[in-house]
Amino acid sequence: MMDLKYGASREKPREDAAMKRFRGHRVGQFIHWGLYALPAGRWEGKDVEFAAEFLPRVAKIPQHRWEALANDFTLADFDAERWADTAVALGARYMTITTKHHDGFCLWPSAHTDFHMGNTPSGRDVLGELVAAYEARGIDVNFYYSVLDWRHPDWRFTLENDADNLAFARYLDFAMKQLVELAERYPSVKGFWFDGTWDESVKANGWWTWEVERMLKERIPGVVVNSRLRADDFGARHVDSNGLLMGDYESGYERRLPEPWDRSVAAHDWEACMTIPQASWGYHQGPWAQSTLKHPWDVVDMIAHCTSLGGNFLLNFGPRGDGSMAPAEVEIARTVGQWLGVNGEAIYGCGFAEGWEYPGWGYFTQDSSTGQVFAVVTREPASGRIRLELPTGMELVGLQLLGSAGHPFNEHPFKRLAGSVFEVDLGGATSAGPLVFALETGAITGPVAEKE
Ligand SMILES: C[C@@H]1N[C@@H](C(=O)NCc2ccccc2)[C@H](O)[C@@H]1O
Repeated sequence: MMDLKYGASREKPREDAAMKRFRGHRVGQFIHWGLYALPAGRWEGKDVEFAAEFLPRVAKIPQHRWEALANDFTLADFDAERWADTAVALGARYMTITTKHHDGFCLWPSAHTDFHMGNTPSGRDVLGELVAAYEARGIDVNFYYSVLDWRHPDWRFTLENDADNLAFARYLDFAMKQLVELAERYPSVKGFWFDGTWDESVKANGWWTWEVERMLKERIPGVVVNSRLRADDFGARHVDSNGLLMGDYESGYERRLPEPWDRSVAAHDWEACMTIPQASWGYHQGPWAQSTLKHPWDVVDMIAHCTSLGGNFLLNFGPRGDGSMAPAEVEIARTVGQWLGVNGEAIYGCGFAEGWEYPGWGYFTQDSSTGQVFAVVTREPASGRIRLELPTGMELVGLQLLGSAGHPFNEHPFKRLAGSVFEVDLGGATSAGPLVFALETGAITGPVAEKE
């Protein structure tokens, strides 16, 4: 092992109450909202088919014209209570909000820049209103913060000379001051989600990323910090040069999940974040985005996929420029939330089912407290039957279709094929969306008859 000053702070996952709470949440609501929601992917009458929050870069918009959008950011239809209600509808247990994205605009009245909510028509403290509304509903709030800042004069992508180093040192000082400000203004925040840390300039300053994590954990005991913040002494990101995960959970899964399903991912905490349209985090009004919204059952599959490997799933919402939630995204939230209302016991507080192989037709999850195993069937085979292969030496005693207490389906819906392999006929099972079964298992105690 190399002696690292700025490497991982621990070898094993955290087991304190705050981390266990984050781990048990499993489902979060990501929100990307800022000036980019106003043009919403369209500039000078033309749709720019790229992530809406990247518009100023992709459309090469002059800085003064982008800054002028702040005058139109009236929050006419912004209501933190309604946003929080969509999180409740989704069944989200936490929410992560973009405090400052790559364009540098701050959703709070920062003392360290002039590019913030205080210099907009309403002057409202969006972060303060959101923290109050979400926490009133028992939903934890995390802050997304982009280290990358296209607007700040001292930002550098690379460090070519002493002047660059001096400027970037000023930038890191500015960003540290903003992070202290966020921790002081909103001390109930439960986590920080860092982004925009892939450039050479940040990788060459692993010490700063280590200092940020240390500062936040000193000021907010229990706070959870994602791996994406971190670089070590040698510029290694997420995982240090000794192969140890930095931060508290791995956050490299952006618009992707572990494919193929790989049990090694379950060795540490992790989270995948996902857009509802194909590839825009900020609201994009064009058909390029609006024609690619995910189906609720695809979202359910992703939630179960993450849970089965011990990860959280953070589904992104991009509110519109006036502050209203996009109706199509609210509808998806409601449908997913209704499914979680019936089947959430297979997700919340659940994780990797040790000893159970990937079944192909969905996922096994296991309640981390009770040990209860669930089968989440997200890809029903054409045969209408699923093979349940239990860990060797175990047998299936019974199964209960969630949400169907007393459903006749539970009387004798399965048969043994051999040893610990059973077949379940799904014919009689009905449910809105993917089926979930709670499995009752036991040890095989004597000789078993071969295929009946
Ligand atoms: C969580 C996401 N991370 C930011 C990001 O820059 N991702 C890399 C990216 C690079 C190119 C196009 C879209 C996204 C996106 O804007 C979201 O905030």
